[in-house]
Amino acid sequence: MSAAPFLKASGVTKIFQGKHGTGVRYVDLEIKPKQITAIIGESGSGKSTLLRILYGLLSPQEGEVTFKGERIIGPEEKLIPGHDKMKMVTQDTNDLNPHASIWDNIASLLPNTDLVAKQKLTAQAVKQMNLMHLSEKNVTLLSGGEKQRVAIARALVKKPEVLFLDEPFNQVDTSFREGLQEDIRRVVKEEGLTVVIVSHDPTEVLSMADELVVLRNGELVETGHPVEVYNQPKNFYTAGLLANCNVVSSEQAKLLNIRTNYSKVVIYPQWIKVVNSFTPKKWEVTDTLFKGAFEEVFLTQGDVTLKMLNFELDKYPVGKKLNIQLTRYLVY
Ligand SMILES: Nc1ncnc2c1ncn2[C@@H]1O[C@H](COP(=O)(O)OP(=O)(O)OP(=O)(O)O)[C@@H](O)[C@H]1O
Repeated sequence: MSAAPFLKASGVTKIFQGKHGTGVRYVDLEIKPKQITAIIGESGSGKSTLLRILYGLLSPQEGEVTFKGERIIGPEEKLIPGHDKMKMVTQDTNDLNPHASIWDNIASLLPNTDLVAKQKLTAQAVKQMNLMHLSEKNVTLLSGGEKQRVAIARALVKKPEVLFLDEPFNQVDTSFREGLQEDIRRVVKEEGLTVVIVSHDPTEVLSMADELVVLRNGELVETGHPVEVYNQPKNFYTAGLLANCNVVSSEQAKLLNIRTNYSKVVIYPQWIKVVNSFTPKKWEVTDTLFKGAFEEVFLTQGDVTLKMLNFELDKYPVGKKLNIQLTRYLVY
């Protein structure tokens, strides 16, 4: 007999009363163990609602969530909501004790029945979140990013099987984000932890996640490995979410020698290449935006403007005329 799925949502529906009947609708989803699943979608698409249902903080009106074959019990049936083998960390770090050190903030979650184990587990969580040099510091002296690390260490010290992260990087400076993402990935690898993360910025989880789950208006629209979902999104919505893409109509696409019966053509900026050819140069550089390592070059022909990436800065000044070729495009 095959083992029960690790964490599974079947037909999960939770509609909040309101003008638009928002929430999540008929979500079928299997979270695979020992990897990172990222739930993405535009604001209000139901990401946090789905996360709260998976954890047992909210009960679905229809459908159910099972963890290793057992139904997750909602807040109506459980005194302390949330599954015992799971932990959730949000961007809110207010539950840290401002009068205690980092070490004590983490250790205080463990019982005093086995002090040796308490010491060992606390040291491990401190190390996992790279807080060794700060462990005696008072929490009030920490930056937003460091507080977030403490919040995650407090979850890890209880050795959960699943860690839910709701927008964990919101308070974290961009420069610290990558370090924190790397540390979370390392814990997943070393400990076999399962992480489900919600992010409003899909580009931030592209490198971190093993699986993407895309929500739109409370419905699951697609799932898959980030590389696959990014390169071949099934939906126009997903393409817009993941890539800062160019969208042209099928009529406008004729300027690019594309003939299609689909209504929209999507072109990622990196799929546009400048070519040397003897045909008249029809695309004019109308703007450039400096982005550090590269620039965005805006090319215009008639009523169509396309954004292209350029890594050789200043090569294409405003007013220059070019010929371009597409390496790929998508149609919807
Ligand atoms: N407790 C609630 N009562 C009423 N409506 C709610 C409640 N919680 C969420 N909603 C509504 O359900 C929809 C989905 O909310 P949710 O917070 O899950 O979206 P989200 O994708 O996480 O959004 P964001 O990225 O902005 O946090 C929203 O329209 C929200 O206003």
